[in-house]
Amino acid sequence: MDWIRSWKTTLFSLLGDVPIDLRPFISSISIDGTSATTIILDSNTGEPLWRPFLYNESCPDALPFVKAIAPANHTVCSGTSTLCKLVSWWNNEGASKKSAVLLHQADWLLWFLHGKLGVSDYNNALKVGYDPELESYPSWLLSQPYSELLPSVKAPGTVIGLLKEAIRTELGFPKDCAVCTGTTDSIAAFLAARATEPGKAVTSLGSTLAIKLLSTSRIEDARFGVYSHRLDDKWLVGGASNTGGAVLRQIFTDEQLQKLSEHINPMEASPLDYYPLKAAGERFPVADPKMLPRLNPRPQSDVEYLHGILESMARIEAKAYSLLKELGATQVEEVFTAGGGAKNEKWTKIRERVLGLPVRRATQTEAAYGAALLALKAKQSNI
Ligand SMILES: Nc1ncnc2c1ncn2[C@@H]1O[C@H](COP(=O)(O)OP(=O)(O)O)[C@@H](O)[C@H]1O
Ligand SMILES: O=C(CO)[C@H](O)[C@H](O)COP(=O)(O)O
Repeated sequence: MDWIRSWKTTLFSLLGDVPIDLRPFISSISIDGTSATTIILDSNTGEPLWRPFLYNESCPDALPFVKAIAPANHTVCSGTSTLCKLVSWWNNEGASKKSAVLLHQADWLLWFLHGKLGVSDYNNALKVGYDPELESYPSWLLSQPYSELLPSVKAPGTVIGLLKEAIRTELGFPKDCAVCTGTTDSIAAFLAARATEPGKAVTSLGSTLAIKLLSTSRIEDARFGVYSHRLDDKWLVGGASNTGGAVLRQIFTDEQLQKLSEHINPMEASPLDYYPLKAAGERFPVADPKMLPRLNPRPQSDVEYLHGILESMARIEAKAYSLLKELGATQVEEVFTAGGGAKNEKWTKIRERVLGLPVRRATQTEAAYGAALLALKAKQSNI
């Protein structure tokens, strides 16, 4: 899969999909992307020096080097962290490369629009080691030889510059169309849900199962894949499991999911006990790169099978929320759902029963809506 080409093609086809009559009103653009999806670029040409490292890719070879420099259980002390990807590349390829820069998926796509190479946001930069509380990279990271690759970091929803003139004139966007720093996909989903009080949480049921709980306390423990993103003066505590929709899509089409779900009685507990994963490796609430998928025994009935999978995913979600409480986060009171799984009302009812909490579909379930709110906020604060 040529990810680089597909992401860039998708960006410009989306821009081209904006209705002509709405284009003069596009005053600000931001992008959310999968967290820790990492691209190493030539800082002179902007050309990728290596294939991208995807969000759930693990680089265990780098983990001992990262653990040797970072504080115990720091967010970067996970094989899937951006820092492990950077160190792995540096140890295998990078030492010979002088002019390189690291960007995350959202940063790299935004660069095509504003043209200033090397700018990120403190959500995307968390997993390379940026400290959003200090608003700087820590000294133990800046003292490393590869620190010269680290991007500059701004708050999410900060204007970086105006849309490049050539793109602006071709598309017919306004002269003052701003391009702003973005965020990660599960934070964008949280923003889209407009949950503003501590104790409110958003579970993103997309390809993965990502949890964000608004907390007054910052929690970080790589032993369980738990970290905190900054949201203004509060913290979004959580993590991302490798369970989720990507596992469902391996087994059922969206239409099958919809039809089979109609026959599930959500008030009846499924006796099936799975750990649904696409492949070996789990990030949260168990951080185990060797954890194997468990999706057997498969019953004759696909309705029972799907019920067992959805209930098992709900048990993982419940374990995640109780772990956050054990680690000192604000007690969860209500869960909003974002992502493709939010449309499944039977799953919502299964989750309410297993979590023992009110679970509601967010009014806006698309993460992109949250990115648009960031762009709006940036434009309003820049006037
Ligand atoms: N009715 C449904 N019930 C549960 N999951 C669903 C349903 N329809 C789609 N999905 C899942 O939603 C996922 C897509 O959601 P989406 O938020 O677009 O994911 P992402 O943005 O991570 O790619 C797919 O993996 C699919 O399996
Ligand atoms: O699973 C993912 C992709 O869907 C990402 O890892 C997800 O974005 C979680 O990372 P973060 O908490 O940093 O947003």
